[in-house]
Amino acid sequence: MAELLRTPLVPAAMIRSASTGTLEVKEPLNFWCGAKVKPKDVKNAETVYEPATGRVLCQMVPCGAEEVDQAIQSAHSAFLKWSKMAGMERARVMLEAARIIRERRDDIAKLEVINNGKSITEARVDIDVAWLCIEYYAGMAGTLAGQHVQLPGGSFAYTRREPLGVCVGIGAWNYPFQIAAWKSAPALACGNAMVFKPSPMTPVTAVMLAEIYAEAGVPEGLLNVVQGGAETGSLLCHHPLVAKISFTGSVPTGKKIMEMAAKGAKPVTLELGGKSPLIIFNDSDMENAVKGALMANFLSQGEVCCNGTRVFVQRDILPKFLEDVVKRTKAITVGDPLLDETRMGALISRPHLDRVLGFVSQAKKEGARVLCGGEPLVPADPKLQGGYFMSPCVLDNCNDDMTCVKEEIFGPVMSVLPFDTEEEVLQRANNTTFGLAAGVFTRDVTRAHRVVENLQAGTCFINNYNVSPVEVPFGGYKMSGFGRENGQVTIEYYSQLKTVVVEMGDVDSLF
Ligand SMILES: NC(=O)c1ccc[n+]([C@@H]2O[C@H](COP(=O)([O-])OP(=O)(O)OC[C@H]3O[C@@H](n4cnc5c(N)ncnc54)[C@H](O)[C@@H]3O)[C@@H](O)[C@H]2O)c1
Ligand SMILES: C[N+](C)(C)CCCC=O
Repeated sequence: MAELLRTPLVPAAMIRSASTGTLEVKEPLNFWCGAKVKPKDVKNAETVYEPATGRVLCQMVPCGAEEVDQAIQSAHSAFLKWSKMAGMERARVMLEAARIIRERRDDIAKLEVINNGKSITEARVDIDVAWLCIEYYAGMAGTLAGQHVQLPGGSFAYTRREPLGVCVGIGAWNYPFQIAAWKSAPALACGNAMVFKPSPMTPVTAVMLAEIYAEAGVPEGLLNVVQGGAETGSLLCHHPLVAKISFTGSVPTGKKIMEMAAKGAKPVTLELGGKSPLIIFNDSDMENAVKGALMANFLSQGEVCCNGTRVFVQRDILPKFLEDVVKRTKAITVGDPLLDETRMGALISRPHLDRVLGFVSQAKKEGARVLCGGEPLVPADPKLQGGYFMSPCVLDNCNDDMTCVKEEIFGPVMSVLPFDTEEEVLQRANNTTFGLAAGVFTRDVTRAHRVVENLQAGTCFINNYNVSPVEVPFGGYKMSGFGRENGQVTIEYYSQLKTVVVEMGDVDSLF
């Protein structure tokens, strides 16, 4: 059995005294049986970098088959205890976890920034959303109930909502802590256990979440973290004790997950990528529309699945819209993500930065005009010179056939497209294989609802964008995935319904 370590991953004092470019995480990043576990094969270690500086943050050692099995067995033992507890008891423990997260919000946010590169202002919101999500599903844990159905002759049937067992969560790197919370909270509320695999680029804060659940009093092994990339993920998906897979990531990986799940007939939730449209009509409140377009494009350096990166603007207001949007984009402070005044931090990695800049170069070649940004950015602060920064970019003169308009860029690049009529814009907005989100700005309330009715997207925003309270379901249409996270409906994705038929008379046998 591997060595278990019960000291905190990063002591609070160390986090509080850290600044950009100073922290190194040396503790093991695996977590099962209620403790951190030393990795087996350190020779396979992959270096994880701090995006704002390019410095080494830690080593991520992928888990192999034996370690994945240990984590799943540990989750299964915890499931047997947790699933027998009353929903109200589970709620109490989850509320304690939410309380601890709230109390440590600033520390967790700081580590998230150091690992992911986003601004501290945004990271604090992400951590708030995480504890709110756990609190929300804790509230639901005690309400899980079935139906009573009357049948002839006094007989009846009832349904029971039961957990699935060990669920696997696989996360992307853009919202590391929040994704782990969005998956674990409904899973645990329903009585399941979870083994979570974060992205190999952001291995750190999910371990803090596991530590917090353990401290709150869940049975040892209820939320486990295994580290690794595709190979480890594939071991998790194929493991026979795994009852469900919830995946957040790209469409190509999502398809592979579905294939693996199909082999074991396991249910999957897929939260995949997008290329969402934002439609701005000429009767919109211009200031709100411009603010909405910025919120739709530049949160988390543009590394957001549901971003509204195809901004359709009605032709007669295009000049004014462009003037205002460019002015506000140029005013975005890009730099040290741990400073309160910073509004945009660093992209996740050097290759990803190069890829995003490549999309801008390609857009120029295809005829788009760069109105601002789209350049690598080297902040004046010497410690940030190796960081992965770029200036937020607005592209004009775009058309629907350009690469920047068709493909998910996952960076701070907004493509602006003129349109003339509602019918035309709806057809163009829906002309994509993605369907994660969409937005519309207009003062005409009937048009707003008519437009969203016709948009092929799982989440639609009217007169705002990227607002995602935990009480409302989030998820995609078309290739952006299926299943939902958040909201009441997610209970259905983490539980199964048992029907019990009760005979009160004699058996009416045909034989
Ligand atoms: N819809 C949503 O809620 C949502 C949220 C965040 C990100 N995303 C999407 O995620 C993508 C960016 O994230 P990414 O680059 O981490 O995505 P990715 O698909 O490369 O990786 C996602 C996760 O899958 C794992 N993985 C990769 N190959 C695997 C395999 N064969 N088997 C099992 N696991 C495997 C990775 O290690 C990682 O943990 C974007 O497309 C973005 O739109 C979607
Ligand atoms: C919280 N947001 C901004 C809606 C993002 C959800 C997760 C997508 O990447």
